[in-house]
Amino acid sequence: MDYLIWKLLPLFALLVSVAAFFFLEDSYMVHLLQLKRPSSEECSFHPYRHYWISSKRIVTPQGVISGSVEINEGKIVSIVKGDSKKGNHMHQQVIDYGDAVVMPGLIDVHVHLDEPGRTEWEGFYTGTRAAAAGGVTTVVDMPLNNHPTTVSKETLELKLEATKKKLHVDAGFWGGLIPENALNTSILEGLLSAGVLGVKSFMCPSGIDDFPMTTIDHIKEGLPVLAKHRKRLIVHSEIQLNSGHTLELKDNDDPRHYSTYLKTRPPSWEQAAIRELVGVTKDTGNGGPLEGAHVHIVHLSDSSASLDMIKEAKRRGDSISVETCSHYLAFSSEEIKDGDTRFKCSPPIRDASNREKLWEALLEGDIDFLTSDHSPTVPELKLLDEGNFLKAWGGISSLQFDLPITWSYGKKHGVTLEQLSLWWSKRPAEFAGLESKGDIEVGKDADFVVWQPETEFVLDDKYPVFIKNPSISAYMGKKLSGQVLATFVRGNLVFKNGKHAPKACGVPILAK
Ligand SMILES: NC(=O)N[C@H]1NC(=O)NC1=O
Ligand SMILES: [Zn+2]
Ligand SMILES: [Zn+2]
Repeated sequence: MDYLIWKLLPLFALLVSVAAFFFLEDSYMVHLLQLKRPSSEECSFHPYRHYWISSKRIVTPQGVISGSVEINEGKIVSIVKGDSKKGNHMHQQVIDYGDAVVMPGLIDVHVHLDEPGRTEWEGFYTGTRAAAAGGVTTVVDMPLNNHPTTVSKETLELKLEATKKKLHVDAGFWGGLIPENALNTSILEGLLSAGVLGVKSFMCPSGIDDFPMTTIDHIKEGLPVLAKHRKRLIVHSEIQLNSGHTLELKDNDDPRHYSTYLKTRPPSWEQAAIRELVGVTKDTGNGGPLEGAHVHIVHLSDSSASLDMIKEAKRRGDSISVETCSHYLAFSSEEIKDGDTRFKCSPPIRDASNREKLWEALLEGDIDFLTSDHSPTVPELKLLDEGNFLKAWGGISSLQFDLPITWSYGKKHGVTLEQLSLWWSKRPAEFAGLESKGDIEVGKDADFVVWQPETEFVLDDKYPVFIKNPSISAYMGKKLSGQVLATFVRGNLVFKNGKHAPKACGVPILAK
């Protein structure tokens, strides 16, 4: 017996060393790779380019799983359910988030970052830091309220220049459709070819002098060009049905009452615009003369006839979509206090029964996705002291809170993690043509938000808010649940435990 053991010993030794070689070589190779390609420490709090994230709640297109996501060079390269062997043996490079939720980063395709020209209102630096702190990994910036507005190739170039070294998350850009470029195809073609994801127009005054409104006739001029380039038109859909609010008001209507403002911007304004738009989108269906064009209604507030017209247009096959914003789902007109102009926006926040119908439409799939319409200004223009709803700047400031708002107010509607990720990531990515984003799926960008849905917090003075002028946000003072722990943009851990990575490594996204 003893003799046999002695004889087999060299064989055992050989087997053990072969196994050890493969095991060590594997980790050694990976280590070498990582030493060769460390993540810039300035861009990311995690020093590796090849690593795993594991959690008991990872939101994938196949549902919520417990497992690990493998990331290499900013991309998702594998997703494994359960306790993966790979994950264990690579334990040094695994970030284990326990039961915190790992979801695709949010994609907010409707934000006004106001640069160049109005950095006292917001700006790329503060705006994208707020986004990162809120788990928003991509923003798409509006062509106004920056100055000059983004309505030509040249003004897009100014905007791109202004983003340099300031983007903490990735950013795409909408151009503007205004009468001047709608009636001059070469300016519009130049803007589209320069890389905007689509164009936006206003059917009522925008509040910004160098962004004039378009009528349906301007829109009809622009749509064939957009169809040719397969770019989307997104529309602020309100038509002013009187010559300004004074006609609607009586002497004793108090401008500090929210109800006074509400009277000046009735649902019929939204309905009038959408009626005209669906008159045009009928040609966008398969085989229609405007096939290739697409019309998107931004920030729908009216859940009655406006929504019915959009549903009908979708039913008959028009290329049309619609978003609503977090504030229309969170608030109702009844609760807005006299003089609290933080809540002023257009179209206005309507009553609670309208809000409940918006939730229903979202849950039914009639509303395609969500955005913030983050549209800040300086406190002086919100007229917080005077409290005059008719004169104050219209716009809600909320970018950092997209996720906790929709989660907190959605809980009573039974909103799931999968739905949140559909409304905030998958559908906005598809809509904006961001093919590499929107899902936790092999081949996509490693853009994640890691958050704890159960953690509650109050947005008080001590809470770290990164938007430029927090005092004008309608959410200050609110109790929300859903705390963002970490944010990854293309594999870079850009935000962790309340702090941002030092360097701004987001990139501008230009359409081909
Ligand atoms: N110009 C601008 O940002 N306007 C936005 N604000 C708002 O409340 N609705 C809008 O369209
Ligand atoms: Zn608008
Ligand atoms: Zn807007």
